[in-house]
Amino acid sequence: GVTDQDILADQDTSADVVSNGMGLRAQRYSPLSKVNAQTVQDLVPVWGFSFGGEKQRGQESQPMVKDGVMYVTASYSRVFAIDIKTGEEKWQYDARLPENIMPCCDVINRGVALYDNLVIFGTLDAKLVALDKDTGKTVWKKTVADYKAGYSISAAPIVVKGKVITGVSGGEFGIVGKVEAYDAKTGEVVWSRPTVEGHMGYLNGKENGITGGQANKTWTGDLWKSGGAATWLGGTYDADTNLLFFGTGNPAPWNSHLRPGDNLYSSSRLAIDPDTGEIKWHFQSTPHDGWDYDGVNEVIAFDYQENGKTIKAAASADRNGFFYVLNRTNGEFIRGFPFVDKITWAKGLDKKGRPIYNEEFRPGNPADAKDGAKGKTVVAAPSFLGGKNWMPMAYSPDTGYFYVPSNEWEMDIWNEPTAYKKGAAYLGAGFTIKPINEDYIGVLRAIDPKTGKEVWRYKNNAPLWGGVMTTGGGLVFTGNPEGFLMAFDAKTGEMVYKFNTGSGIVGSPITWEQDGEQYVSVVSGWGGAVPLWGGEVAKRVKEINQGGTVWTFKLPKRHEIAAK
Ligand SMILES: O=C(O)c1cc(C(=O)O)c2c(n1)C(=O)C(=O)c1cc(C(=O)O)[nH]c1-2
Ligand SMILES: [Ca+2]
Repeated sequence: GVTDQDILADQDTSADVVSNGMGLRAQRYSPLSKVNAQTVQDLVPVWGFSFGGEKQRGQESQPMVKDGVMYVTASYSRVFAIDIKTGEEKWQYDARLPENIMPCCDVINRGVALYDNLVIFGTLDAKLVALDKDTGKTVWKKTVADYKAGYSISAAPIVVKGKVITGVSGGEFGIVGKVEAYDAKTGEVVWSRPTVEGHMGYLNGKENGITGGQANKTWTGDLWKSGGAATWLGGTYDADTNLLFFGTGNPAPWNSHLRPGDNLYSSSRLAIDPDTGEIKWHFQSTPHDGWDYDGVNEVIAFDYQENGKTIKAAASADRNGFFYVLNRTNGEFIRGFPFVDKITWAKGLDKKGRPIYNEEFRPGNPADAKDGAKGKTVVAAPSFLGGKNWMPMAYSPDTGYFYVPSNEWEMDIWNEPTAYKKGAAYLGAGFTIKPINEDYIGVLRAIDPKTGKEVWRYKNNAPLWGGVMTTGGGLVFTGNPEGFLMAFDAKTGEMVYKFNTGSGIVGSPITWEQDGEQYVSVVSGWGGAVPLWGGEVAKRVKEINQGGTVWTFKLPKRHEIAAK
């Protein structure tokens, strides 16, 4: 079984992959180097595994590997266990979802957590399920939130010191975001930390007296009761500071004129004590968000040297188009810079990292319109699908660069009146996303977090929507909606490998070593938010075929022989 020690060591070991992010800091870096710029051209698939049936869409999972078995989730809250050597199925689990689930952005799941003999994941009806790793049978199952109120779970949980830590989705339905810890062995809830100011936290079954701020201080009227701030991308953990880092999504509703104030803790980064659920610091990237710039983006701990000192930093590339470097011990802003070519809604960031708004790019107040029905439409960039959305970036300690999957697009956006109703969409906004350039939307960028400089870029026709991984072999891997698993030289950005998987890639690649051979896996199966919400962009990618396949690659044996 998987131990706490295995999970903490995951970032430095390469025999297995036992955490989402390939290490709890989620650097998505592997020291493995047998696959490198010289050998990668020979990388060949050893097996493909189909998720089968009609559920061929939206495969955003990162597989996990332990003792020769892969554990991977598929769309519609399914889990598969697969033999690494042969690609044969060991078991599968299907959560059999109710009819009326309400995921905002496709029927996706981003992966499992492993602990002891358990395979743990969150479902689209907002449950946590722990399965026996050998049989796939349910060991425990807990309701995290009420799916009828619009809650769901799309993120992979993480396990920290024996606790399963999960977030929730539902910001488009006026839920109240939260982070929760469950005892991994029993499924009992340990603590609960709501992410909207004013809501009470719980520890060991009792109110812990911590409201995470005063109700209504940064909200108006009763809006804090349905304030969103979903923790829908899950979190990361830094053992060095003993902090969980969670991003929070958009405040609800999108129409910002209904909720004057900063609306804490929406569109923020939170540092949370893993033992109690207490918020240790927060950094709000988009106060009073009016564009659905959910600030859920992953927070990646990394160290760098400056003037002979080690800086304990954390980086995050936000939906809003800015890249942030924070002091991870206290949340202080170190620096921030745009990582996309076009940002209209803000002129820049002030000394504390707060945006300097361009108010003319905030959608107009419907109350100012003659009929009170539709406020002034603005063209804002980036679009609400973000300079970067959920797809995780990677950090290489070898180059010191972040590899950021990003997109260049803008949107028409306008506001409308709306009122909260349980289980109904709660936006008060309409929109159309549009490409900015004729020939590309996606841009994979190598970014130097010390200078803000873009070192290289790769332009992709369709929006990039898959995770990134980097390796000690000096490579950067990612996939595109056109179906290719691609590898780039981490220093120069030269594309050194591509292989078409037959459907769009919106999953996150992994690599590991077994019996002296380096393997690479990625899930293929187009979906997620782009085809559903993408407006003009969705039209551009409408020919892409659906799918649901895990591909696993390695170098042919003759490489071993040649090396000897
Ligand atoms: O506010 C939320 O609760 C929430 C949840 C999710 C989700 O769970 O996937 C997405 C979003 N928002 C969102 O705004 C968004 O653009 C988005 C894209 C995707 C995706 O997987 O392609 N999910 C989500
Ligand atoms: Ca959202």
